[in-house]
Amino acid sequence: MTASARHAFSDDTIFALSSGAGRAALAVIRVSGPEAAAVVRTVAGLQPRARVAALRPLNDQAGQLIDRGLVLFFEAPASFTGEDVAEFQIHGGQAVVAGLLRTLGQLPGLRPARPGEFTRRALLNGKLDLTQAEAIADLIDSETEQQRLQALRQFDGALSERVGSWKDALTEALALIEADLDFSDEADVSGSANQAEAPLARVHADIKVQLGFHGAERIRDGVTVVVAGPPNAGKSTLLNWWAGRDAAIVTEIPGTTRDFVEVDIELDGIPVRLVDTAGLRDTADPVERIGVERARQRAQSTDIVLWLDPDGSEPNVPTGSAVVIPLRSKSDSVTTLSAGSGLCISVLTGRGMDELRANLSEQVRRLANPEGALLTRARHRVALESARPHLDQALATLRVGGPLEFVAEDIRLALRALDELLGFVGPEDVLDRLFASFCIGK
Ligand SMILES: Nc1nc2c(c(=O)[nH]1)N(C=O)[C@@H](CNc1ccc(C(=O)N[C@@H](CCC(=O)O)C(=O)O)cc1)CN2
Ligand SMILES: Nc1nc2c(ncn2[C@@H]2O[C@H](COP(=O)(O)OP(=O)(O)OP(=O)(O)O)[C@@H](O)[C@H]2O)c(=O)[nH]1
Ligand SMILES: [Mg+2]
Repeated sequence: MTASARHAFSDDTIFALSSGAGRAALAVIRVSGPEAAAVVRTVAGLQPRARVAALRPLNDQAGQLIDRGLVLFFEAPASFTGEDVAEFQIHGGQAVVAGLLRTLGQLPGLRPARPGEFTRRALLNGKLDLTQAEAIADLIDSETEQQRLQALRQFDGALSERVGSWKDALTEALALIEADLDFSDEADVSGSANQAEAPLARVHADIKVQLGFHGAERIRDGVTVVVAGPPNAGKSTLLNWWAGRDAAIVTEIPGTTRDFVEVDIELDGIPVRLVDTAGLRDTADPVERIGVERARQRAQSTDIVLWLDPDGSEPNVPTGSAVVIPLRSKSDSVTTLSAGSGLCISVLTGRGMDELRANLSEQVRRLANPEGALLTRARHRVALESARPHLDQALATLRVGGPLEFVAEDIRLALRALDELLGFVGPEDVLDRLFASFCIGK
């Protein structure tokens, strides 16, 4: 896998329960660090052999049997963390797990792992890069099929490889510039800098395309759909239909909903958050007025607006960059005016509901754009946004025949931003924050 610029060999040997807590048939306890082989000898009375499972009695320090379990050993560097790793696959009983964890805690040089610390060591030892570590977190958190597939793609290096190819192209461009700088006294040898423009422009364009995609973040974080419209249009009824439960209060009194009511559903493997809002109207009621104002705000900062109105009016609120799906609600009871627009639906009779589902699914899929989009987190976007001005500048300087030293420096700064994206350089607190969100044992 990827070689890391960070090299750190840990003195501590860490251990943790890596399988889920609670009643289970089996449990996996992992140990990583310099003492892992000694742990196998002490606890399992076994000279460890790499990658060979052994069924052994496991004893505490007093020689009392804890359990009979499977012991696995991975010898550094051929392990998940790159360190010596020992694993105990034991019975899942709470007291069994507690007994082994207690025993491990009493061995010299061992301490409990912090959240994500196994993966952090894998990162430190160059077994994976930061985008792959993030992908492991996403895989563990994945709830929908698209989330699982996207996390796996990133774990398999989809983003790492693309960033790697940008780094290669920039390194090539830098070499061409530097060659020109070296020979700048000898007029006949110069000129290789001209060839730097093509790889620079390619990377520049490719990064711009990736920054234009928002789909991958939407698969990870979900698509937001705001249900908006005049009071009494049937917005809360529609939300409840989608939720399959009475999430929002429904009455025949206009102005019922004030706060947001949010429901998480899934469409085609993509997480979708539906937000019911207050019916939009001018009102003297101060509480309702706050609700209306919030609804207006929310309609401006969402991916999709479902605009409900029995009369088929156009949205009378700003909807920002959202996709608006107009719907004529209550089409069973309201005599629809031919002037209006939008799909006729009725939650009561089911009219138009299949079309609505298909229509919304299509918009969600289009927004989430599962193919081609590689940036799954705001962090990736921030890193590329910080590389972009340096690429702009490098290209501009090169094109006007400006100083090559400046071009080289801008390319180096862009390369540094890409290394930060991969986690090879950059502030430790970025790692602290990421790994704090991991499970213990991962
Ligand atoms: N019992 C168990 N199951 C598990 C894990 C684990 O740590 N323990 N994993 C934990 O995440 C995942 C598997 N991940 C792993 C990743 C790398 C290596 C490993 O030994 N890598 C070596 C050798 C590679 C090879 O043989 O191809 C290396 O990278 O050098 C092991 C597990 C999922 N299942
Ligand atoms: N006939 C008919 N009545 C409906 C339909 N959908 C909702 N209603 C009724 O319309 C009334 C208002 O429904 P709500 O879902 O509370 O409307 P709302 O848009 O959330 O209203 P506010 O929260 O006040 O903005 C209720 O009496 C519903 O039972 C429908 O498809 N057909
Ligand atoms: Mg309502």
